[in-house]
Amino acid sequence: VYTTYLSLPVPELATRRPEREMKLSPFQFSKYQGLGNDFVIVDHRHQSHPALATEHVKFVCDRRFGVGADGVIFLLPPKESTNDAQMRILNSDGSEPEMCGNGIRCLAKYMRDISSEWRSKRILRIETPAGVMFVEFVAEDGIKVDMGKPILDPSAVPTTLKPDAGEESAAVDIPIHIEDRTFRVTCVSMGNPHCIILVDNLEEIEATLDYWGPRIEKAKWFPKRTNVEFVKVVDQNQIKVIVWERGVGRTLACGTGACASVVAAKLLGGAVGEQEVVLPGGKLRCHWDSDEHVYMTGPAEKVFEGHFVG
Ligand SMILES: C[C@](N)(CCC[C@H](N)C(=O)O)C(=O)O
Repeated sequence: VYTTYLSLPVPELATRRPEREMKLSPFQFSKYQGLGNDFVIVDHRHQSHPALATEHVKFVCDRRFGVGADGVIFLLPPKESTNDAQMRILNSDGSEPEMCGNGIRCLAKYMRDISSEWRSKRILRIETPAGVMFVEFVAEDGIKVDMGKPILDPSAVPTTLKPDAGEESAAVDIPIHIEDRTFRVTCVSMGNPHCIILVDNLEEIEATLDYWGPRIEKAKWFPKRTNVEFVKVVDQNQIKVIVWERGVGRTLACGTGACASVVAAKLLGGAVGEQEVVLPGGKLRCHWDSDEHVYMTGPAEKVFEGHFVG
């Protein structure tokens, strides 16, 4: 994994201070990461909604002028008292996704780190815009998330791409043309949209991810933009994935993207049973089970605590 990471081009770092109008009030935060997909976590248990504006999120996530992160996660009180908490997440560009996989593992780990009540529970019920997610602590470094059922209806992903005649209910292996390239895409939502592209030459694509990633993310077929995953099927139980995330850019891992990639690999016939998903930042285990739910298991780690001075 480390060698792979070193082969990635250094991400574009800020060349100028991000603009912001409103003064940002100081706040405490904790920094967590899941396979190098990293988040600033803010405890808003006593507030009803995130208290950071879009421009503030960009500033906090900036890796030179701010804390540096792929996103900001807010711990909010649950709407239903039977649930433990509510999660809201903002991408580093300030946009709000419907769901996140590495992020919810990080939030669950944070919840157990700060509360003995939550530490005493084996399963946490966390509300997200994509529904209530069940997060189970299966081992010290293993957090298992029931990510729910994948959404394949193109209009719900959403995508304007139409299913092929033979596949009436999902956009599977559809050719799209961008500039001089044709990509065969499969569109899957895990609450957030993913465009999955199976390739043989992941190394070549990795070198051009910063070019094709944003062009696919913002392509006309994706009304809410899309996350982009290039996937190589290694064998029937392992896939390799590189990610261009909607609203973030190149990341070292994406949990929802790993789950969507497993669904696409199975629809295209290459994957059987539980999959080891190898990402630049590490490995996840994902299983599209017979109950139609996708289960993802992986780590989450605390990095540091801090006080943002604003
Ligand atoms: C947190 C995440 N990386 C996804 C974040 C959200 C993603 N950028 C999107 O806009 O859907 C994950 O699913 O692991």
